[in-house]
Amino acid sequence: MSDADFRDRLRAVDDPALDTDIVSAGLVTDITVDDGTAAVELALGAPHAPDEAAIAERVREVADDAGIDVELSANVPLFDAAESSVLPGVKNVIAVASGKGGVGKSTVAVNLAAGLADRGANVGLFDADVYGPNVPQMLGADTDPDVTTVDGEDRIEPPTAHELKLMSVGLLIDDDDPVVWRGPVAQNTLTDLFDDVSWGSLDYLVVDLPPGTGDVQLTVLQNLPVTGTVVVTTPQSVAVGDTRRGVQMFGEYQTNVLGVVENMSGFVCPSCGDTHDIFGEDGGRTLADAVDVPYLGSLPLDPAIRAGADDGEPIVSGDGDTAVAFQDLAATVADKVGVLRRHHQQQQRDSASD
Ligand SMILES: Nc1ncnc2c1ncn2[C@@H]1O[C@H](COP(=O)(O)OP(=O)(O)OP(=O)(O)O)[C@@H](O)[C@H]1O
Repeated sequence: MSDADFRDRLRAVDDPALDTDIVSAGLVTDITVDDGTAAVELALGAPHAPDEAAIAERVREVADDAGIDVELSANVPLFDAAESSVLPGVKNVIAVASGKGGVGKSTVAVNLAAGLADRGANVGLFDADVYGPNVPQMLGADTDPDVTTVDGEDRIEPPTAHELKLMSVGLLIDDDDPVVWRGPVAQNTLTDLFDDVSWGSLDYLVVDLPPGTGDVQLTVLQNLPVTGTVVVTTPQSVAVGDTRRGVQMFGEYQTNVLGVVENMSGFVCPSCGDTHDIFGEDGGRTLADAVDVPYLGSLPLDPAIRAGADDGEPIVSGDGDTAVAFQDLAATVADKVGVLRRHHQQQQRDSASD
């Protein structure tokens, strides 16, 4: 079978999100059929995302039907050339943000990162919440990072906790030190940390931003190649109002918003079994609709989440409905990252053929 014949057969593989097949979308970037084996390179951006795993599986089925073996490889369609020069080994940077404090942003960041790692991805977690770096505690991590010297430059080796490479100013300061850095110091500290950590090769780097829309958040958006942002809100209307401002800020900095997740939705009462909407109903969905970004789902108000955080055990890695809600979030976020990357590839392809 010729390369062109096999490429034609791959038109039977639909992209679940792009409303077309993978060949028409420009996702088959290289194909060589030789001696009963097809080497196929696909423009896929989100390792271990359900949709992209399904695409790869369909390609294997088509090869099987054609009676040939297939070797698949993936290359990430980059948004721009600059993306590969900052954090070159990191495929995707996902920022987790909230318009106001205390809505569960760090909880979402930790469980999103652990959920992606549980799916098999290589994941790093960067706690950029310089004013309240509580991520290490949520993962039970208190190992000081090692510093190695490479070509005369100090490199910080991030410790590993729950299969995640972790970095936080919380690992670099004493527990009793109040973090009282003013804006410029906080920004410089962060910028230095970005540059000095050796993340190695990662599928996803999850960044826990400080709450709100201040200078530190802007520093991250301006200095890191953020693939997209997950915005956390509670159903309460004031949180929704603050979040709307956050979403607007990302728009101004041309940062993609992957979607809004609603945390602390209905409380399932352990004694009566009823669900109580303590913070109101449907705030997250209303917000997502109002600012025209995807709704990523809701996470229940469950005391086990706080207990897991206190014990350094992310709830996503356990069993039960709440764990499944976080597992679903990780899968949905990975799929949204994949859609952004593949959609970009499709646009490149369309503009090249104009
Ligand atoms: N869905 C939930 N159910 C129960 N407890 C939760 C839930 N989400 C978060 N919490 C608890 O609420 C507290 C605040 O959560 P977290 O630190 O994640 O919020 P945050 O938005 O990151 O806060 P900050 O503004 O301080 O950065 C923690 O004790 C956490 O365990």
